[in-house]
Amino acid sequence: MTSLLEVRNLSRSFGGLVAVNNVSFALGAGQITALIGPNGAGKTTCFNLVAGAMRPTSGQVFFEARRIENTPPEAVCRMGIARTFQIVRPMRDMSVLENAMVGAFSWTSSVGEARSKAYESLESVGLAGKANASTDQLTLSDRKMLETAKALSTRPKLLLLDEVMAGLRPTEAASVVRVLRRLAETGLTILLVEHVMRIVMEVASRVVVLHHGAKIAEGSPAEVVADPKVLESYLGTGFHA
Ligand SMILES: Nc1ncnc2c1ncn2[C@@H]1O[C@H](COP(=O)(O)OP(=O)(O)OP(=O)(O)O)[C@@H](O)[C@H]1O
Repeated sequence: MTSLLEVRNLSRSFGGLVAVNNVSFALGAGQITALIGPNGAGKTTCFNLVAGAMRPTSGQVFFEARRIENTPPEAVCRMGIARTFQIVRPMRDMSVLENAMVGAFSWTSSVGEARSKAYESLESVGLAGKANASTDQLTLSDRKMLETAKALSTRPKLLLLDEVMAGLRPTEAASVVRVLRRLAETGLTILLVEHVMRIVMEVASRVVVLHHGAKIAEGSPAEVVADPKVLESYLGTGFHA
């Protein structure tokens, strides 16, 4: 398997706290991988390190075999890594389409090109019908999909999704799962942080489990939920897949 992204022995400390501790994993192109673990396990810090928002204390991040751990976030974005944030904040004085266009300005200064890419991104997340709506009219699920569309407008090869399904109703989450599957089928690689194990099992082909900053397990969803370390530290011994 050729890896699109590889993190090698990645660590990040905040004072005396080791938030990410010697973590290594690799993502194959077109795969959906879930990064899971209890609150404070280091998942968002991992995202920040991959996206260039934070520098590691030690370790390396390779994207398409190039070292990127000291690359600024704008340059990481131009290379093909886009992310969404846990808290979604669309720009309220702009339409849904205009919000989605923002991502495209990372690679073009043409308004026409940005608009056309933004439409395509909105279509792929099921929001094209609301392109001219105001963001105030959007549900939480729509706002999360708009955040995803904005990230897609940057033309990423790797999409980092931070809790994109948190707070959604089961039907909304199921529709997001379908969107993510379709995106992966087009060749997009996805790394997502997700707490609901049922969704992880449905959408991800690989799972990386963090606990106190360290990787404690990695494998298929079925392997991971059967791992005693994962049951003990995260899922609880009463968990049944
Ligand atoms: N900028 C920071 N300064 C100091 N400590 C931080 C900083 N960012 C994260 N931490 C700490 O690092 C640890 C890992 O945090 P992180 O947000 O990466 O965990 P997480 O797995 O994403 O948690 P959650 O599921 O709650 O979002 C936590 O103890 C957190 O308090």
